[in-house]
Amino acid sequence: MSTYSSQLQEEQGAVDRAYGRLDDLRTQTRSRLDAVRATGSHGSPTQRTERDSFASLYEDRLTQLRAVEDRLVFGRLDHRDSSRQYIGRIGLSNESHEPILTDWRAEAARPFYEATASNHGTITMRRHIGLSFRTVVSVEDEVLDLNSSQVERAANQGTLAGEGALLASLSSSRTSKMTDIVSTIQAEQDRIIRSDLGHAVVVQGGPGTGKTAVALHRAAYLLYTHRSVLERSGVLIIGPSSSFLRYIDQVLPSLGETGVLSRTISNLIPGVTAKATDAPHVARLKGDSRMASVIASAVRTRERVPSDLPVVSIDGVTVPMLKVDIQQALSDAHRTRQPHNKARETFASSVLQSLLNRYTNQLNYSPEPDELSRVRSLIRMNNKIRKTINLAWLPMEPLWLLDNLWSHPALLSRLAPWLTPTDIESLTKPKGSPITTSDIALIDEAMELLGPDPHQMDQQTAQAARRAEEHQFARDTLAQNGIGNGLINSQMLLDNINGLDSQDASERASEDREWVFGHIVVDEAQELTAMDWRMLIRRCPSRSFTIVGDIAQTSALGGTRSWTKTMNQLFGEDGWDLNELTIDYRNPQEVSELASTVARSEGLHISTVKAVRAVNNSVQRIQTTTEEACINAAGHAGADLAQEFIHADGSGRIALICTQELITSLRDSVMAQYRKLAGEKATQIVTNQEDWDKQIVVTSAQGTKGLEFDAVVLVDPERIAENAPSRLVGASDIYVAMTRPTQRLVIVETT
Ligand SMILES: Nc1ncnc2c1ncn2[C@@H]1O[C@H](COP(=O)(O)OP(=O)(O)OP(=O)(O)O)[C@@H](O)[C@H]1O
Repeated sequence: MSTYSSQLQEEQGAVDRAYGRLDDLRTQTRSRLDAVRATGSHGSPTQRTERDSFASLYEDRLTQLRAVEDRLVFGRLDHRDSSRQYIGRIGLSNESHEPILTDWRAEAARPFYEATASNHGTITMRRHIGLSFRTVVSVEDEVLDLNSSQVERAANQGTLAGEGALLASLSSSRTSKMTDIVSTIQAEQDRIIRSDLGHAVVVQGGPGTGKTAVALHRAAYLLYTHRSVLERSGVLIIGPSSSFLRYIDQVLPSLGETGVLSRTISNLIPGVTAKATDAPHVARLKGDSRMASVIASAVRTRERVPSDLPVVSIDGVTVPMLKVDIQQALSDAHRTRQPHNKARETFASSVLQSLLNRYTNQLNYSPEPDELSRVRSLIRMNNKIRKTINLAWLPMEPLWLLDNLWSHPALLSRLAPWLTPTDIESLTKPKGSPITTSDIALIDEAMELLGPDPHQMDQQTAQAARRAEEHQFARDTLAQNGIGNGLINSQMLLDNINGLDSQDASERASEDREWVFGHIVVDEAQELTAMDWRMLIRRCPSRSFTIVGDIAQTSALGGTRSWTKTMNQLFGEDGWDLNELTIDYRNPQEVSELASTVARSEGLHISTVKAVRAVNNSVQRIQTTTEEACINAAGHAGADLAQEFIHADGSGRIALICTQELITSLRDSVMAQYRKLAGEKATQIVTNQEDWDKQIVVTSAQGTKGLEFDAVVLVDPERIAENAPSRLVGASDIYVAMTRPTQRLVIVETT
């Protein structure tokens, strides 16, 4: 009779074969790369270019082969005809092209995630294989065909299990980095991951239901399935904070995908970074969709007929500038439909032409072209005319436009009559104030309407001419030399000339505000305002989005509390799909149930979730009577949890979540208590950690959005609610805070 250990041994053979093949491929690719490099820098320019292209293809392949080392093989599917299929991070076949490993994203791997006892096709059994480095340490079987002999065999071998692999991964200590879930993706998640590229997919789900995990695995799946399109256009990931982006930054590389750009709204525009945040109600006003017309009007106010029009004398001929000249020029410029700074060229030349006509109409002869061109220059250089043209159509920079708007309440009130005097007062700030996160979308709007400033435009024209020349060169080179054999096209050759390879799409996108992405993933999407969405749609006009969030966790006053309302406006009724995730993989059952009860009692419309794990004593409550006692008790509780959950290997994370004004004193309190408990050395280690890597975190509820910890101390929830800008936001903040722990929640209240 086969035993558990013999099963481990059997799988070890399969796993060794896969790693052996991986090693061979690495060696092969490495030596091809060396051979290409060894040919040195001689040969014709085209030969060199072709060689460089091969070199970068081999380098990319090598990077991918190195990235898939951890848990290369994690699953097996047994078919009715007794054949077996191993599932892993990438697809591998042997030298005779027989499959060794199926890429988890391939269609053939789908049953590994989606097959059920009632719908399993030809699959009889699914096996999860656990590895420690390259050694098989566990196997666990789910028999799908209950009539097959597999049930008895698995029972005898001791490999029969339910959700062991999943539960083991969920119970492990948290680190500062999210890990991939590739070996335990669940059926409801898999269906979303594999949905079509062409439309917007919205994923609503309560806390811990795997929305972030699903969004990232979907990005990897789309890159695999639509590589040729997405590698060139790129994928953008939008997250709520830089600490969140750091938290998720290992997931895609571990799936072999590196060319993805991650940004927060604050740093989405190259070269512009928000340095401050606005008060919640100011952020709401700035995020209002009506702000788009305020910005448009702010631009239009600089396209007008000035009250004083000059009369100039050119070569003794009096030439008045008339209202009709400006009106004509305005309509000529508007007709171009170009951005303001670009259309200004048309405006200026139309005015100049009217003045030139007025000049020639007064002559009793027909001037020669030379004279016309001289007079045109005189008109153009005339100071009064130049000033008036500027007054009528001022070239502007977007940052100046916004700064000017916020520092001129009368102008703001004229352009936005819907704002109340109190709104205007709160929006007004002195010239030169720092840019805020909520300014970003408005700056982007202004950039769109203004276009580059005239100086940048000259540079862009020169660049465009150079690019066209290079394209022609690349096409000619390929045609004349008959090189490429279909492996290299003119774009690759051109990228190579410019020192870019196809992996660099994300790098190029990061420097180009007008880059159009093939797909955008938005996490914590409920926080985005109408203006933020405009900014994102502009970057992906094909509207191919993965949008994940939870409308019960919204803390932005201008954020989303109804997907239908927001998404219909963005994508139309038929342009998006709503999917729901319902299983809470993060929180212990007791925590999940308590959080849901509290949220409902505060009036939040929450998604129903079912937590998969029961953890003993996962909720504790401490009552105190004063602020001082509360901080003291929370510090004690935090230190105890740190002692219990933090490990010297850097794993284990705890958070104390409180209102902004308590952060400093609470941090002092927990560190003092921890010093007493764990000693100076252990305290030094946790104090000296980088912000993103801290094992003891003291922060606000909003600072923990999207993150998770082994244990959480929620400090004075009443106060968090009181300090929130609205009752619903207060309830959402508490809901977010309560649902961060994977093991324990301690609530410290003051009564
Ligand atoms: N199928 C799965 N297998 C293993 N772990 C999973 C699975 N799905 C989710 N998880 C884990 O559950 C935790 C919560 O997932 P995730 O952060 O994606 O949830 P979320 O819905 O985005 O939560 P929130 O709304 O609170 O931000 C993570 O640790 C994630 O790795």
